[in-house]
Amino acid sequence: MQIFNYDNITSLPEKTVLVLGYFDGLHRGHQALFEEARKVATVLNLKIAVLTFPEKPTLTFQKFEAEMLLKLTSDVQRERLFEENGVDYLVYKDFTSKFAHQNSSEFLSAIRPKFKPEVIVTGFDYTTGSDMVNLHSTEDLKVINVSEVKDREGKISSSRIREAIQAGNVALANELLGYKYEITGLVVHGFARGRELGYPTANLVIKDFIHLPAAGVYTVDIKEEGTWRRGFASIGYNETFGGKEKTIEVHIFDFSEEIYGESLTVRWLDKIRDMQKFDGIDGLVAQMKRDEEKARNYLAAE
Ligand SMILES: Cc1cc2nc3c(=O)[nH]c(=O)nc-3n(C[C@H](O)[C@H](O)[C@H](O)COP(=O)(O)O)c2cc1C
Ligand SMILES: Nc1ncnc2c1ncn2[C@@H]1O[C@H](COP(=O)(O)OP(=O)(O)O)[C@@H](O)[C@H]1O
Repeated sequence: MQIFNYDNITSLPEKTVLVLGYFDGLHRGHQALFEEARKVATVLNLKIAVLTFPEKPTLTFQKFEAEMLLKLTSDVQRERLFEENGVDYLVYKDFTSKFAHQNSSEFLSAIRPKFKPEVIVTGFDYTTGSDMVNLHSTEDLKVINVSEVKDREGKISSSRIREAIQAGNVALANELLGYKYEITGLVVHGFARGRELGYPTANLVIKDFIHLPAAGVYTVDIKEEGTWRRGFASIGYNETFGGKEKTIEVHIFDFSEEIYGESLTVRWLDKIRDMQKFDGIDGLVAQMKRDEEKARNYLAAE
């Protein structure tokens, strides 16, 4: 996959099938667009290009709130997901006021020389330009509107996934995403209490603007230096110890190494319980033993 900046390209190397959208999370609904694009690309011998934005277009239209910067993937993971979905050319454009003010025909005139699209693929409800037009095929440009992917509850969408994560329902989020929700963090020093509990925990600092699951205890898989291992995680205030700051901590089973300064990737498999305030260490440790059993026995449905 080659990565370009929209403003720097006059034309991509080869003719394309162009996929349009922001694609927060690249979930099963988004994946359907890329499946369609791959079919078209194979038949017509085209490259797959995506025009997307580093940040959510809503930032350009609405009063700023820090929440708006939060995403379902890190930038690095998003690029990897585009690649896994078969994208050859990933093109970023800052979603600026000037860009947004183009109407759909100005937009098409701007993108056609750059992308040389033979086909455009969009979602059924995707609109383009300040006139918010739902693109349709013309004589010289085919447009495919991919219909919505649904489950029992309705349309699969980034907002449903965000809600599931914020409610701690990571299992549902994973089902809708079509892969396991993951967050990468840097291991820093905490209060060095974990080892006394018999469960040393790597305290993670998250540098990406990414949605955190709700406070609670979770079964997780953790990638440490390239190897995936089972563990459990807590997100919350460690109320038993009067914790004032929200921490994200993971304990890796059957593992004992100093790992400060490493980046760990955590896959959130299932929630075990809410965080609790215990009267003392014994109660917490007894509960963590029960949590451990659940986490070890959890079989991730692939
Ligand atoms: C699986 C798991 C479950 C936890 N559950 C709780 C809890 O219910 N209540 C709580 O106060 N702390 C809980 N903790 C957090 C511990 O209080 C924390 O790991 C311990 O204080 C060590 O902190 P440190 O890494 O800063 O030394 C949990 C930690 C893990 C890994
Ligand atoms: N099984 C394990 N899971 C996570 N971290 C471990 C494990 N074994 C050893 N460690 C190390 O121990 C540290 C955590 O110990 P802990 O007493 O909780 O101290 P801290 O408060 O600094 O996190 C981790 O950052 C890591 O370097």
